[in-house]
Amino acid sequence: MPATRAPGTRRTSRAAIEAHGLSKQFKSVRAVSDLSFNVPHGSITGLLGPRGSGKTTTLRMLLGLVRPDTGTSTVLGLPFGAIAEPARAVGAMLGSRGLHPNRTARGHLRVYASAIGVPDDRVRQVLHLVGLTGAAGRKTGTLSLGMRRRLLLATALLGDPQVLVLDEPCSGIDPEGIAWLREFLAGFAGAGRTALISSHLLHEGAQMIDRLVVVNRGALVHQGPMEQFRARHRARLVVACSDPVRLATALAAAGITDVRHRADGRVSVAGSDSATLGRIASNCDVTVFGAATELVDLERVLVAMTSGPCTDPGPHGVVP
Ligand SMILES: Nc1ncnc2c1ncn2[C@@H]1O[C@H](COP(=O)(O)OP(=O)(O)OP(=O)(O)O)[C@@H](O)[C@H]1O
Repeated sequence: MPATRAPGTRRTSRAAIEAHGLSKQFKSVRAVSDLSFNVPHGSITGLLGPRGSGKTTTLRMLLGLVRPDTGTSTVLGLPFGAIAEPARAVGAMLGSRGLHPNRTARGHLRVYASAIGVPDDRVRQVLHLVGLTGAAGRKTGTLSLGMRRRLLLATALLGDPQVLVLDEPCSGIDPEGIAWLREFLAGFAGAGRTALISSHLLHEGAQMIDRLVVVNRGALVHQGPMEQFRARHRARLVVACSDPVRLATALAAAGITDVRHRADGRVSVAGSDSATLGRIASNCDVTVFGAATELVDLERVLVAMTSGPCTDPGPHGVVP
């Protein structure tokens, strides 16, 4: 899957997808509110948020299926409607419908291949890409939900697109299916292509992305690389010792600066293991009475970010 420029698009240094100030109101419901974010080339970006937080509406606006009240967006440098051959630029999977139950998997793909003008041989290729070669002759009504999702993914891949947009691809599939999708997306992005996936399953979604855009009630809560998010919310050592201030000074001198003094007199330290901490404490004559690792549950952090006011919570998922 080499990354070549899709016909009718501009390969710019800008992100593969850019949204600026998107808003959409449905009668009394403000589905999306002044939402701006970007999806860098080669990334697997997750649009994460609870049910009803405006993810589908956002994806539909990016794909020209819903007209925003305000704001603009581009895909591969152009508004979606201006892309000359959209199926070659963007493959989309929105929802799990769109399969005729009496049509075979192969038959379904042939219909779509013909609609976008790609040769029949591409049908064989995409069936192989999603691991459905053995099920090509089966009627779609007999396929499991996971297999139907893969068939829809194969449909999105028919045009050999540079960008994939998948709405809730983790929903209703088993852990094996999620592991498969994670591998697939890693390969897709590894070839320089870009994926934007939405998920209300924060844990499952977060497993397969390298960048996250978190929304709550239609508004942006956080965006950035997963690595940075994990680092910010990494595990900490909680230490009881004879002299917390002296220990903090010694840790800082050793380059370990993320140290917090807790109300109970203990210090909480990120970026160190207990052996290193013990050595530093011993070198500065501080006695360590006990140290415990405090693991951070990223899902809890994400839930906290999206369950209240639109605020990025502190490192332990506590909204200030
Ligand atoms: N066509 C529509 N007409 C009226 N209200 C709509 C329409 N589409 C979406 N909404 C409302 O807008 C809000 C955001 O919906 P949206 O489907 O974008 O959220 P979501 O984050 O994708 O949720 P889910 O995970 O449940 O799909 C919801 O309150 C929804 O009921």
